[in-house]
Amino acid sequence: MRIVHLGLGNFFRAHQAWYTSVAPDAGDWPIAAFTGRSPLAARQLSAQNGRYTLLVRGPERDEAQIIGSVRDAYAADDHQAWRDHLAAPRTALVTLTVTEAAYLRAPGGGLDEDRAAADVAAWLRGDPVRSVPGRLMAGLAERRLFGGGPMAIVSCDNLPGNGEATARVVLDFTTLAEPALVPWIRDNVAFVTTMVDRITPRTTAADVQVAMSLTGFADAVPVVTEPYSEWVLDGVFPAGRPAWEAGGARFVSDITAHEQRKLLLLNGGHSLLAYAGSARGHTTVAEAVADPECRAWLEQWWDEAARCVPLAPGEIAAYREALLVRFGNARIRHTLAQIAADGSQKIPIRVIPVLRAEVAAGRLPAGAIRILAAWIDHLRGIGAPVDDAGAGPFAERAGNVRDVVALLAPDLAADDALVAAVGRTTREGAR
Ligand SMILES: NC(=O)c1ccc[n+]([C@@H]2O[C@H](COP(=O)([O-])OP(=O)(O)OC[C@H]3O[C@@H](n4cnc5c(N)ncnc54)[C@H](O)[C@@H]3O)[C@@H](O)[C@H]2O)c1
Ligand SMILES: O=P(O)(O)OC[C@@H](O)[C@@H](O)[C@H](O)[C@H](O)CO
Repeated sequence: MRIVHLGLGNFFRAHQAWYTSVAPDAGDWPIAAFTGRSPLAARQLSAQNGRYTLLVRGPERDEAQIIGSVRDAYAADDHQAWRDHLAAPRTALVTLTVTEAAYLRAPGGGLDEDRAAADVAAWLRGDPVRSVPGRLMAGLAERRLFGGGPMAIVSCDNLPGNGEATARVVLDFTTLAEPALVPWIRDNVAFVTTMVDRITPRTTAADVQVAMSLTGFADAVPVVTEPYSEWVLDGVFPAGRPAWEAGGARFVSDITAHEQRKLLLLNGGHSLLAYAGSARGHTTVAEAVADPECRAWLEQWWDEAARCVPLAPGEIAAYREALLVRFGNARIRHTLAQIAADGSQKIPIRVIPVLRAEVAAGRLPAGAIRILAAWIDHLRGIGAPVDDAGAGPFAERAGNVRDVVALLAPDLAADDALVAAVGRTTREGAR
């Protein structure tokens, strides 16, 4: 295989595997994909020889494509296959879609050593490692041992500076577990930063029927996605890459503006709807954005977030307009509960930077305050259920707004006007 993927979920199959499938040199770039945790997706995909249906769902109709770029699918606990693929000189790159939480990042951005401790201990005992930083290190150790040569690691998760973030946690983990490997990683592994964008919800039973009716192929695990797709990459590929440009991928030398545009406007907007929209009884993004109150909150947030995006006003306006169409696509059933997951990992990167910038400019930003207040309400049991392994410390303090702010952004906790505004915006404060 030339590409190894970790995190065999729906997004990978709608995005990176699709870009590879439409590249003119696709045949030279077969993919071996590993699940992140449960073996189910690997079993289901292997039963179909890796082939699956991509249902591209527009506002009026679905278009079905059969994707064949995934050659082999493996369960997360197939450690031998993982090491073998990483060690093989033919393997040129590893892509990742493992969710924000899987990077085990501490609030400052480095590895959270407490959360990584069990995995470091496992490695030192000679047992298999299970965390994402641990698995990447184990694979790279094997590659060094067998002379596999330089390669690229390409994060496709919604984290700012996801390449640097991956490098940091892998190197931190390696420093604790296998320090002699650190120089080899520095010299041989290129960490590529990417901005990825394609709204891809969970598949429903009805989607399985639609796929079958359009293709005649009894696919147990089709993927639904929207027509819009973007991939912007910044970094080098020492062992080559597919011609992803054919699908519209762009290679740039400064990705910051693209990342900020997408993370703050799209993902920040999603978080607003996930917490504030679910609290108003909505289930999907399309339902929430059709509610005039949610829509007004969204515009308010976008006005504030846009001030942190270093792009021309016309470009931002066009992206906002396109987002309204994308969010409003009622045929895409993107649930607010799915987006609400792991808020403890998302609020600090999607909302706090805007809040901080606005406060520094002497403003009390009502949109950012609304997201934070709605997230606190969510931790108090309002709206979408909490599905977040990192929520514990925040949930314990959810009764006191200042304590939550102190945990998220200690520099903002002494701002009485801000804390009072968040408090007033929570459901209890509004009574
Ligand atoms: N779905 C989208 O619209 C979309 C768009 C852009 C980016 N993304 C990124 O892709 C990620 C995955 O989205 P998806 O729709 O494929 O979700 P999914 O639930 O279909 O797949 C998630 C994958 O991540 C793995 N995973 C989850 N937690 C893990 C952990 N702690 N350690 C190791 N692996 C873990 C799972 O095993 C699975 O393979 C998102 O969190 C986001 O960062 C998603
Ligand atoms: O787990 P998340 O929040 O990073 O992703 C959930 C959605 O916000 C996300 O999947 C968007 O649909 C996506 O980022 C669009 O490109």
